[in-house]
Amino acid sequence: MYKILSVNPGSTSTKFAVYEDETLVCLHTIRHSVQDLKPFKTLFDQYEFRKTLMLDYLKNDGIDLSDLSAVVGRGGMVRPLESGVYAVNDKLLSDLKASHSAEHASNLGGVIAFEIAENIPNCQAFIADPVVVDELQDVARVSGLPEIPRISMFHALNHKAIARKYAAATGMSYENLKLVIAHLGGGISVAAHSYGKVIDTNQGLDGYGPFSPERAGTIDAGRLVDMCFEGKYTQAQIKKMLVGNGGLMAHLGLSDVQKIELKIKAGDENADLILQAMAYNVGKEIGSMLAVLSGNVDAVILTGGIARSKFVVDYIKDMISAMAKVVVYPGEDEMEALAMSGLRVLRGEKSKVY
Ligand SMILES: Nc1ncnc2c1ncn2[C@@H]1O[C@H](COP(=O)(O)OP(=O)(O)O)[C@@H](O)[C@H]1O
Ligand SMILES: CCCC(=O)OP(=O)(O)O
Repeated sequence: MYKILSVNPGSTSTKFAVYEDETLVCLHTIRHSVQDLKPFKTLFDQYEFRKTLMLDYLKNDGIDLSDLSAVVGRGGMVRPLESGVYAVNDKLLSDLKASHSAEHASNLGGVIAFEIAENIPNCQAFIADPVVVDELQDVARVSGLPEIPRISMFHALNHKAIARKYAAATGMSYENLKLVIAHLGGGISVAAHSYGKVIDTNQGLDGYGPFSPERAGTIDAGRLVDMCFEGKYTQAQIKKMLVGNGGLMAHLGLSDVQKIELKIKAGDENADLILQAMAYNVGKEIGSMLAVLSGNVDAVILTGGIARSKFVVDYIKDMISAMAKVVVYPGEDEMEALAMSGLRVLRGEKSKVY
């Protein structure tokens, strides 16, 4: 029997779980308010806070970590790489610590995994399907400015896990399917999956695509440049407008779709318009990914926390159902996906070298 700890640090939460082989032993989501994280200047200043909280919870649960076989962290903004499970080595560790491609809480995942595993005999540290998994087709990389090519930055871990779950449920292999998958969480990524590869995606962190509960998505580049230089905002303030305070948060002061739905039910017309607009932009992005796949897809899959929202799901279905079958997998499978990735390697699959 293998015991595995999954660690998934997000911008507003730290999620972790312990599995014994395929069996879930415990799962926690600790939410971090803006106030909780305010004392920390940089992402890595949060390291001890998040790790200690997690270890305290596990201690309270009576979980013995001394017999862990693996710790698998969600990572991270490292160099673009192919989908798979990577052993945390010095180079990977150094790129995670340097936030090589961008600052994102998932950079903490691989580092926490490494530092827990190194103190336990025979325990290995991995990351799996990090957010920089890059399988883009060449044509999708070209933007209108050679200096700023399009990049692959999306919720690769959940996309791949849900794609495989759908494949298993339909008796197919992921490598034989064409899918459009929309991950609808605090951040939103919509991607075209062609026979096991993600050949195109929006940039779900601070780039192009639909706005999300806390991210601005595509905005008028010229007006953004003007805003950057008019002297009213610092660089950090503008970045915060794009990630953290953008999207639903900017319009409504809330990123919680459940609370926004309550406002709509109470007659708030502005909240109604803004939530429709988010769903509309997701629908448009799905439409463009359908075009990437020549309209010929097995399914469009909606997943993530917002796939629990009837309001959003119904809106997107109205836009898309005439073009493709729409399937809903509410929530995300990241914790299980991390643990099962580690388990596959412990059972003999080769991990990749970063
Ligand atoms: N039952 C629900 N109905 C509507 N929205 C929901 C529901 N459950 C979660 N959500 C929304 O999902 C979003 C969070 O999604 P999640 O995938 O958990 O995000 P992340 O992991 O990126 O923080 C929040 O806006 C939350 O309000
Ligand atoms: C789109 C890159 C990954 C990401 O932003 O993840 P979260 O939405 O979980 O922060």
